[in-house]
Amino acid sequence: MATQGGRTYNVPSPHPNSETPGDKDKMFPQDAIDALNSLQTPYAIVEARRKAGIRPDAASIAEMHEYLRRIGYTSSDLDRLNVLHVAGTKGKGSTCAFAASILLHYQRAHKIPRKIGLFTSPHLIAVRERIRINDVPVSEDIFARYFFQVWDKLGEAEEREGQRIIDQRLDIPMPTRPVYSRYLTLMSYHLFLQEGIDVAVYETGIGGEFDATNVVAHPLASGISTLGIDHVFALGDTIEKIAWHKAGIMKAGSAAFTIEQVPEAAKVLQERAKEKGVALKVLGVDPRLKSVNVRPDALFQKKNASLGIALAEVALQKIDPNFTPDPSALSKEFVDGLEKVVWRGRCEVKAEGPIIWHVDGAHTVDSLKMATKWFAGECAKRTGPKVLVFNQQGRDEAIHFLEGIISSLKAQGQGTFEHVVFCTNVTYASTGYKRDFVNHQHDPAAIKALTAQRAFAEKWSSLDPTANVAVVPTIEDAINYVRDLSKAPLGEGETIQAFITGSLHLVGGALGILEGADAL
Ligand SMILES: Nc1ncnc2c1ncn2[C@@H]1O[C@H](COP(=O)(O)OP(=O)(O)OP(=O)(O)O)[C@@H](O)[C@H]1O
Ligand SMILES: [Mg+2]
Ligand SMILES: [Mg+2]
Repeated sequence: MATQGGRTYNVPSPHPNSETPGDKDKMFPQDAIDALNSLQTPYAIVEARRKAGIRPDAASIAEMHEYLRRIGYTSSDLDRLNVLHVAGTKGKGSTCAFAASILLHYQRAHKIPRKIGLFTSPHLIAVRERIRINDVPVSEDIFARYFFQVWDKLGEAEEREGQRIIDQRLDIPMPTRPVYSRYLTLMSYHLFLQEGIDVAVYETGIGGEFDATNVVAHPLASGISTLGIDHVFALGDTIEKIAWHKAGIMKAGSAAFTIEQVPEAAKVLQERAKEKGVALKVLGVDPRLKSVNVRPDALFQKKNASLGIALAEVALQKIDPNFTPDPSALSKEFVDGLEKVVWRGRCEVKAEGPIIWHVDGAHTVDSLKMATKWFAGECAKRTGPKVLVFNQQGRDEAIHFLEGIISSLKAQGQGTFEHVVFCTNVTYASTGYKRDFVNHQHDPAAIKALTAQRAFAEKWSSLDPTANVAVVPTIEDAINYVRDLSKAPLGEGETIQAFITGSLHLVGGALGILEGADAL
């Protein structure tokens, strides 16, 4: 048992580093995941904070600096990581993946950079996906080793120094360890520094200004991907307020890039850049992409790729004296990096007998419209009934996502879904969540009662009374529902076009089931 932020919870025993002296190197990977899950803010506290209007602010950054100090580093140590820092509402992960993939292919040809770190969120199949070295998620053992090193350092620091109150407003001591995503960020710094990473590509968690990744004071470059409305509680309810947060990752003395944004967002980014003395460069779609096969072949992805190229170029200019960008053409390493990038759970197509699964983790109004457009394009290649599997847990506004899906499908001349299935993000029918997906942040009663799913179903039926709408408890049930549909006879040459979307948790769980894989 241990306490964290006033809570008592079980750290699965034996906790390798504290309870088995003399056996310090023995790690229990699953214990790390359970201990990490215990750092999730429970639903009741999430709600209490929401009601009290407590959002991430400058104190969150001050706390992060304190945690960093407690594990033995200062912000200037992070300069060694040569960080490329990416914020944005959509396209962050994809942009980071492009930049890291370019660096990886460059490395294969030139042996430089030696080690590329990639920190992204959320995870799709396993939490250790969030921390990669040379494109490979860190192993379970490495994850557990660094996880518990940070765990123990923070525990020891508190024993030595006592608790500190950083957030005066709350008048409660800083928790022994930061919450889930912040803990992973902290741990990534330790892991990357210990592993001697030469370039680290960092995706922000939420926002920018007060995000845990923003203790990096001197990134090589910052990139701001497409801005839109999301996380309104933490960031504000207008595009201007959201842009203000994202602009917080730009740093004086570091390069800064963005792509074309809606005018209100562009204005705020430029104002903030000016305040900081940063020359923010607005990139159009890189003309050198003309002969590059970026997938999906969509404007948004070309914007992400353009940003990724600019970031990778800055990094290579810093670390390889022999590198000079060629403004007229992309080298083979860049083209390979862009074409061979793997970014799972986005616009994936998987054939399974008579079912063609289309999987995309979009979970905002705009990205869902985009993903539906992509799905419609895929449907145009085949005939057969269309089925939607959808969930979005814990966000009331998600009910409005549904209209966008319907209108976007219609706009592409694709009619409507014959079947629509709503499920929770609980992975399995019999055993519940996969360990990497345990989630304490949503209302357990609402999940059990399928409250959100029933509301979605009602809404869908009112928008499209012709659809067969079903509500099922788990992802596995939803997949089996579609598989059962495929047992009914289909027309000549027909397949079922199934579209799984609305949540990365849903999509990650679904991919795990479809591939029969419990690990990466
Ligand atoms: N530039 C973009 N504009 C709009 N939609 C995008 C853009 N880039 C990606 N998307 C859509 O958003 C989904 C998620 O993309 P990605 O993982 O790159 O975004 P992210 O910013 O990391 O999102 P998250 O908030 O989940 O971390 C993709 O599947 C795609 O449908
Ligand atoms: Mg997001
Ligand atoms: Mg992401």
